[in-house]
This record gives sequence, structure tokens and C-alpha cells, in this order.
Amino acid sequence: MPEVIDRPSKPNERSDKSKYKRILLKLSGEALTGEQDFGIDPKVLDRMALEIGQLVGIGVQVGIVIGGGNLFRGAALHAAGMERVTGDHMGMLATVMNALAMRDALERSNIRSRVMSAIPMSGVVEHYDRRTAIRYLTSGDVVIFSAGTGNPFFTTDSAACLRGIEIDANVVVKATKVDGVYDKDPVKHPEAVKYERLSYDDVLDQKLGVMDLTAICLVRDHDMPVRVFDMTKPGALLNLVVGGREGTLID
Ligand SMILES: Nc1ncnc2c1ncn2[C@@H]1O[C@H](COP(=O)(O)OP(=O)(O)O)[C@@H](O)[C@H]1O
Ligand SMILES: O=c1ccn([C@@H]2O[C@H](COP(=O)(O)OP(=O)(O)O)[C@@H](O)[C@H]2O)c(=O)[nH]1
Repeated sequence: MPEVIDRPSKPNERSDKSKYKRILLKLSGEALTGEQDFGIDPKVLDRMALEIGQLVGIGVQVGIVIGGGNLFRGAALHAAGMERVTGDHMGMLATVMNALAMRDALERSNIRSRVMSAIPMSGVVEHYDRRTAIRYLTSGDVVIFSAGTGNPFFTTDSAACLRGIEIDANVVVKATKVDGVYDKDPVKHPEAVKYERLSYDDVLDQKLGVMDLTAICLVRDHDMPVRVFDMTKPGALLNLVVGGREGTLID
């Protein structure tokens, strides 16, 4: 008999409070640095765990893709003289470290969670398997997808869009340091104007830098909506998931 992988389960019984049943949350590695210069700030992780716990509490299934930019980025290592593919491998391994730290924070908050890796790492984390991931999500576990896509020359934004499409999430939610997509980088241009809503083609045509263009092409081809919001704003994630107007919607 074929395996049933998408049956309703207890955690979803309360998802009527939420606009979405299943989300893919992209967390940037840099956000984990918090007040520090490098690495992982446990205080930031604890706050994120609290916010993710609120979603689980209303029955939302949460998949997470975590970046590695707080530790290593392939492009930066390459610019400093390292071979690019080696640099990208280091970047992907950095995302596994962040995922372990995130799982630790979630579990300290009594939120059941799993880490899967696109690169096999027996004894440390499970190897990514889509059907298993969907089973975990359906049973209410948070699933952290680490090691990006498993391939060099990609980013964790692309990994987030890829996993979001694969697990049939209702939306990809990108957590950043800015509160949405602007007509130009708001960090460099304080006069930049924020968009409430944009089409995929608007982002591509205007080359808006909030997400890499490979990722945008992928979500466009699969009609996967993306919401970009400010993770440093307390309560923003929950507000967005219950249908509040947070950040910018790309669809
Ligand atoms: N048009 C834009 N709208 C919003 N943010 C933008 C735009 N162009 C560039 N950015 C930058 O993109 C960053 C968000 O992307 P993110 O992936 O979280 O950061 P990083 O690439 O440093 O990991 C913001 O901090 C912002 O400075
Ligand atoms: O599918 C992937 C995802 C990530 N990376 C590498 O991992 C690094 C960390 O990811 P990213 O820069 O996307 O992290 P974030 O900006 O979200 O912290 C990247 O710079 C790449 O070097 C990769 O090679 N393939």
C-alpha cells in the first residue's frame, strides 16, 4: 500500500487560526550573530525559538532553511584566494553548524525538531529525504534543512525556495534585517521606497537584491509566493502567519 505522507494530524487541528498550514522559513546566518562580531549568539537563537514555538502552538507546520553567512561564504573565501568549490563546501558545512545550534535552542524550548542535511553526515544529522521530511512536518516536528542544496554555486535562498516547493509549503518566508523589499537597498539608500507587493518579474526586471535571482526564477516557475519580513521585529512572524500585513509579498 502506498505510504500516506500528508494525512492531517493533531498539530494541524488548530491551524484554523493561521492563514497557512505549512511554511518554509528562511533564516539568514548573519542574523544569528546578534550583537557579536562572528558566530552564533545564543540569545538570538532563543528569541527565534520562541517565535517559531508560537507558530507550532497554533498548528503551523514549520520547515526552516538556515544560512551560513555568519561563519563562511564561498564567494568571500574565493575572493580571499580559496578555490570556489571548497569555499562553498565550507559555507554549506557552516549551515549544518547553525542548524545544530537552532535545533538545540528549539529543544531547550520543548519544541520537537529534526535536522536534515543535503550532504550525508551519518551520526551527526539525517540525510535529506523529502517524504520523511513531510512525515515529520505532518506530525508537528519542526524540520531544519541544512547544507543548502548540497551543491556549490547556489545560495541558501535558492535552497529555501527549492525545499519550499518540494515540501509543498504554502509560502516561503524570508527573514531579513530589513522590513521588506525596496526599490533599492534601504541600508545604502535611506530614501528607498518600500513595496507592499511585487510580481516575480518586477524583482527580476529591476534586479532587486533582496534575494538572488536564481531563487526568484525558481519560485516564479512554480508559483510559490515569497514574503520578505523583518525578523528583528518581535511578533512579526506570528502576525504574518495569521494574515497580518508584514513586509513585502512577492507573487
Ligand atoms: N531592493 C532591496 N530591498 C530590500 N533589501 C535589499 C535590496 N537590495 C539589497 N538589499 C539587502 O538585502 C539584505 C537582505 O538579504 P539577506 O539575504 O538577509 O542578507 P545577506 O545577503 O547579507 O545574507 C538586506 O539587509 C538589504 O541590505
Ligand atoms: O546550496 C548551497 C547553499 C549554500 N552554499 C554555500 O554556503 C554559503 C552560506 O550560505 P548563504 O550565503 O546563502 O547564507 P546566508 O546569507 O543566508 O547567511 C554560501 O555563501 C555558499 O558558499 C552553497 O554552496 N550551496
